[in-house]
Amino acid sequence: MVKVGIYGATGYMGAEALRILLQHPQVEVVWATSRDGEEALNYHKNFYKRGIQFTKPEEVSGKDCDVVFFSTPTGLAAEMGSKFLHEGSRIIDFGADFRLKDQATWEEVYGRKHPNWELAKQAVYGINELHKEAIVNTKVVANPGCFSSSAILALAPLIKENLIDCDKIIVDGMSGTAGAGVDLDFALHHPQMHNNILPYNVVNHRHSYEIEQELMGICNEKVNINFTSYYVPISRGILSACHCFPVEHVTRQSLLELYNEFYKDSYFIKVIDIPENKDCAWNYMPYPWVSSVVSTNFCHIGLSVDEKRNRIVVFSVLDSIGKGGAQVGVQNMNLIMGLDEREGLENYGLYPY
Ligand SMILES: NC(=O)C1=CN([C@@H]2O[C@H](COP(=O)(O)OP(=O)(O)OC[C@H]3O[C@@H](n4cnc5c(N)ncnc54)[C@H](OP(=O)(O)O)[C@@H]3O)[C@@H](O)[C@H]2O)C=CC1
Ligand SMILES: CC(=O)N[C@@H](CCC(=O)OP(=O)(O)O)C(=O)O
Repeated sequence: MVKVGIYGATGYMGAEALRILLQHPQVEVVWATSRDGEEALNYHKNFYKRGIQFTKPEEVSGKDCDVVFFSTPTGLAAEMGSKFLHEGSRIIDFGADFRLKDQATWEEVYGRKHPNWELAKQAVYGINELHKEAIVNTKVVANPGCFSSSAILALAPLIKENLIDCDKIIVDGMSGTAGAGVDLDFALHHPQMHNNILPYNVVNHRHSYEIEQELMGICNEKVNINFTSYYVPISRGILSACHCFPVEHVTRQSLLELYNEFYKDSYFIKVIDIPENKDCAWNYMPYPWVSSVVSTNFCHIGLSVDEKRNRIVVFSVLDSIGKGGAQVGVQNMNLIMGLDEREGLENYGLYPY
């Protein structure tokens, strides 16, 4: 059995990691922390009468674990990670401590000095569709941001084949409010948000840097991501609409073939290749729906091409705390521990959601 600890289990990502790992056939959850050391049901009603007790952070050790998940605000994994590594565990950080490869950029984006850059240098960026081999061999995984996963997976095949103008890529990321974590913010209060759509962090979102870094790693040239984020009145889930401009003639069919080939070994990526029906006024079936991936580790990708105006639009949907968060962390754990990457993650989405 793989022994795991979850550092920061009272939040949304911690709760999701706990839910998935408690059902994982090859995993024993050795500890999960909250600073008050209370019973889990005080936070998560889905664990009612399951006898799950949180442990205080100062009482846990990496000696008991093969893997420790950090499900804490950015900064803590960098401060605490070395302790767990020295005690013999690997670490997977759900936060942003280890995602960027350049220290000066990290410090500019996060507005503080990095607590442990030596540790950050050991980390592999946890998009397993791009970095599987490196993940298998690392002790430190930087789990990607939720918008980043969605945009990188949507754009990687086009970038790899040099099919688009890398200077002009527009990504609109629409997210449910669980992406903001458990703490309440004025804009996320139910009366503000339940019947609303609102843009936030409209330029220079911190995920732009991760997306650019990873896409530049594929094509070795400058990539500009013009990213804008929106809250939409759902709980879990993200839809990224990525608009790009082809540098040679492409068709929807040629791109679907490219995407199917690119992701042929990636079980959790499903390319929606349903034919478009030009006679249908409401032609929505050929494109991915957020509801299909909520609660899962799947990412669905679909696309269309406006051949008249020379535009490609790629849609990618995932659950911000599933494939965009805790579940992809479990997929990375499976890889590190030599398990089948699908183990514990095979659930279908909800229908209806
Ligand atoms: N929500 C999402 O969709 C995504 C989130 N992420 C990232 O994952 C991480 C967790 O996110 P999320 O669950 O949403 O956040 P939440 O705010 O919901 O939860 C934060 C957790 O961190 C714990 N914590 C906070 N400060 C400390 C501390 N000083 N010492 C120990 N524990 C502490 C809290 O525990 P306590 O009860 O003890 O306060 C709580 O369990 C963040 O870095 C976030 O940016 C990444 C991808 C997607
Ligand atoms: C909907 C929402 O608020 N999303 C968060 C990103 C969630 C995430 O991935 O956060 P980290 O990069 O901090 O890990 C945001 O836009 O800031």
